[in-house]
Amino acid sequence: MIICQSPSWKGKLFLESKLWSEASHREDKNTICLTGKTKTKTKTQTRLHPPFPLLVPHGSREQCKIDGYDIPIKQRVFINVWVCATDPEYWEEPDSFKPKRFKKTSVDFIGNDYQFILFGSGRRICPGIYFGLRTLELFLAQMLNNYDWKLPRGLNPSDLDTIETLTGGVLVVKKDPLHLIPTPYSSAD
Ligand code: HEM
Repeated sequence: MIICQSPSWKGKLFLESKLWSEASHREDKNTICLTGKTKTKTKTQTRLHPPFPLLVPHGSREQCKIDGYDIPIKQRVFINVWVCATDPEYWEEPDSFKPKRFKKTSVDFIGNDYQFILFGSGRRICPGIYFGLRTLELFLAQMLNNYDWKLPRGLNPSDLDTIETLTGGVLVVKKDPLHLIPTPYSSAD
């Protein structure tokens, strides 16, 4: 959805997915992976819209103090991923979609940087992290490579909303479905 709100990004990602597609027809198809723009885009999108913003409930094994708060033993603890990922102490212009910010920093979502714990961290970190990421990136690349996506007639990128809702207790999805019109590229394109 954010791609539709930022049309310039649609073009850049399309070019990258084209390169990926061409490379995947060559011999090196097993080693080719999406890099650069698709990866920074995935990071940017998931920083602003984490699908599991409260992780799964964790428990305190012992009494401890965090940020001045006393956490008693055996309490259910919720960790707000979204608040960490938009904390102005760690992120410049935290609410802006700025994929380039990830070019200047080594901050990643693989569990070492607590300001960006999309997959959790520590011993309960998501074991499907690389499978999930690769699936997401390939899906995005396929969709961009094979279809031109347009908004329905009369709608402008600024009309799109980003309102989300909780479903199934832990998963956050877009509240109103996103309607886009895909036009397949012909094989000659
Ligand atoms: C982009 C896709 C995915 C996201 C954003 C995601 C995110 C998460 C998060 C936030 C947690 C909780 C970590 C915590 O509480 O510290 C989790 C746990 C888990 N995820 Fe994923 N996940 C994804 C894909 C997958 C896939 C593809 C699999 C399996 C093939 C998977 C399997 C699991 C399992 C088994 C756990 C529980 C781990 C435990 O409690 O020890 N996830 N995931």
